[in-house]
Amino acid sequence: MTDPKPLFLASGSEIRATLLRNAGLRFDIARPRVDEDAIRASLQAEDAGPRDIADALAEFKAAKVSDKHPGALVIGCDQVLDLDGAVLTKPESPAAARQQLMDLRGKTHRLLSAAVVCENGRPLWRHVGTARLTMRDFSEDYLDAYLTRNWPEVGNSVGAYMLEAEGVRLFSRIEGDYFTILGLPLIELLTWLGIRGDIAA
Ligand SMILES: Nc1nc2c(ncn2[C@H]2C[C@H](O)[C@@H](COP(=O)(O)OP(=O)(O)OP(=O)(O)O)O2)c(=O)[nH]1
Repeated sequence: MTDPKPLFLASGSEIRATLLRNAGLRFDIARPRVDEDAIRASLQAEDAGPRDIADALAEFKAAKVSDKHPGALVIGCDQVLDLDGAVLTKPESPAAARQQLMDLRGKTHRLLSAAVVCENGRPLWRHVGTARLTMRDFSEDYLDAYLTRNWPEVGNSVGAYMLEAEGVRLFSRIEGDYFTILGLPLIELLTWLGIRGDIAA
């Protein structure tokens, strides 16, 4: 096997780095300087749906970092929460998280996790994983206690929950890939890297 190409994760997401590290991958982290809100707003102005928004943002982040690292493989990611067509983003305060979880309570929402791999600014691979999650009708007392115990950690998560932690208690049903929910279509990414020979398979 020829020397593997350098691998970068163009993300500031702790969970994405943890998932790749736990899978045994060696990579560097380069946070993209991308105005996600502006890009998301312009895409929504063109009636882009949640899937296209996640895919486009993931590509923006990967392309921006890969321009700076010629010859490297750069993974860009983005996750969008779709509640009946509305695109929700990471809550910026406990109050915002409380409101968001009240909006999600008793309903089914989708998480769309996009990953794009770029080399020299050009996309080589892309995947959008989708999961459907149904939240139970939890009490407001539980919700307040949940946020007291889990803020600010859950502020790093688009749905104000960490499925691998207490967030699992918010749900009555989950359909889809666990890693997609955490924020990275990991199995699809590892499969592609393995087929190419960038990682041992
Ligand atoms: N630990 C954990 N994190 C989650 C879960 N669900 C979603 N997330 C995180 C993954 C991502 O870090 C974040 C989704 O927001 P973004 O896709 O905008 O990524 P983020 O801003 O964190 O980083 P990036 O834009 O890639 O630099 O939510 C979960 O169940 N557990």
